[in-house]
Amino acid sequence: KVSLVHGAHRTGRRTDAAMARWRAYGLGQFIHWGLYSIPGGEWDGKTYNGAAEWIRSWDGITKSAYDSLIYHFNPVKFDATAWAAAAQQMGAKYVTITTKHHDGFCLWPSKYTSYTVASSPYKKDLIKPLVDAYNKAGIDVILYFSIMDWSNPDWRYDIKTKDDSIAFERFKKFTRNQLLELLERYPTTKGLWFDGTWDNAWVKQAAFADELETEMRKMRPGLIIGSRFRADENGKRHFDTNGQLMGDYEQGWERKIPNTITEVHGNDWDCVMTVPENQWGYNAAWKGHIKTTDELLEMLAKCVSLDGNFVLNFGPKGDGSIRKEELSLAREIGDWMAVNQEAIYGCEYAGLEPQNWGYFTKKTGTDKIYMLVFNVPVSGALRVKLPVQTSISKAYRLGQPAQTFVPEEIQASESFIHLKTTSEKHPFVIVLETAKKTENPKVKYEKAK
Ligand SMILES: Cc1ccc([C@@H]2N[C@@H](C)[C@@H](O)[C@H]2O)cc1
Repeated sequence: KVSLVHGAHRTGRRTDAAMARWRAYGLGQFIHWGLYSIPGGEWDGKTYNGAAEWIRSWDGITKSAYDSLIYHFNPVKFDATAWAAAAQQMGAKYVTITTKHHDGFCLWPSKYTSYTVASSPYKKDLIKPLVDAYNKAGIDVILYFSIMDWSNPDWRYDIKTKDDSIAFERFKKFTRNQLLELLERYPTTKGLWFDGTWDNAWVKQAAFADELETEMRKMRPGLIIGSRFRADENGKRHFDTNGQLMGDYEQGWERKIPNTITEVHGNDWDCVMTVPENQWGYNAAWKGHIKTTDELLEMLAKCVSLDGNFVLNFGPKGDGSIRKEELSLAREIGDWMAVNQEAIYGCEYAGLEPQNWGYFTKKTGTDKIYMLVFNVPVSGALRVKLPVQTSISKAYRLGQPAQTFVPEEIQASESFIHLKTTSEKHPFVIVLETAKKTENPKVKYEKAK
């Protein structure tokens, strides 16, 4: 272990109530919305092949043409209540919303730059109505904030000259001002999801970022900040020089999911996921593999089975409407969650040997196990290996408690649950109520002669 001043300030998971609430979410919604939503990955009849929210970096559009999009941003179809209702029906327990993406356009009327919604035809704050509508729907809000800001002339990718460092000192002040402004304006928000923190200029700001994180946490007790915000004094990101997680949860699982519990190192984490292969902002083309509802449900189940939250991204259009494909995915996920949410909310890694038919989750603080079945074996027999001295007292279909199962015990702590049919067309859940086997009082071992 090397001594660090700006490494992780906590080892192990946070044990406070605010983090326990975050840990129990299971399912979240990500929203990427901004000027990039207007072109939607297309410009002058050409298609940008990168992620739509990165179109400003494409040589197919001039920087001034992109920046002038601010004068066309007028989301007249924006309806925060409708967005929140769709998220609530989907079963999202939190939403992460872009307040400012890499292009620097602010969805709130920031005092520290004119590159905000206040300078657009729309004029009004978009974040407050979103926070209010989502909170009213019982959904917590986390604010996405990109440190990298292409609109700010003081932004630097690296600090090479004296001028760079003078400019970047201004940029650091601007960044702190905006973050404190967000915390002041939106006091019910639960956390900050940082992005755009990989370039050298910011990575070199270990002391500044550490102090800023401490200041924000003091300003908002319980505030949740992930591992992507700051580097330690050796430039180590996500995990400090001693391998300790920076921040409150691991933010490394972007468009990917761990396969084993060892990969999560006992940390909290979230997986943020796109519906197309790699598009966060609205993408008109909507080409390539578009994930299906069952595919997304399996990702959700896998994340929760490995102690993570699954955060599904939506990219509203520039006019404030949500595309029909995303609305129908939300609806179908919500229909499944309406029946099976008990296996997702407040659940965690069950500590059982994974099986090919799907995923185990366990209700936190109980011995209630859920079998989330995605791959029905042709045998119809679902193998379950429980810890020794644990028995199954009840087994039934979640949502249809009359559909019970009598496990066939194959050997100690190993059973088959035999399905009644192998022709299920959609994922389903079986609940296992388990109990520790008590010592059988009758069987007393003979004292050694
Ligand atoms: C290489 C790369 C940089 C930034 C990203 C941003 N992180 C996601 C959460 C989106 O905001 C994407 O633009 C993705 C890939």
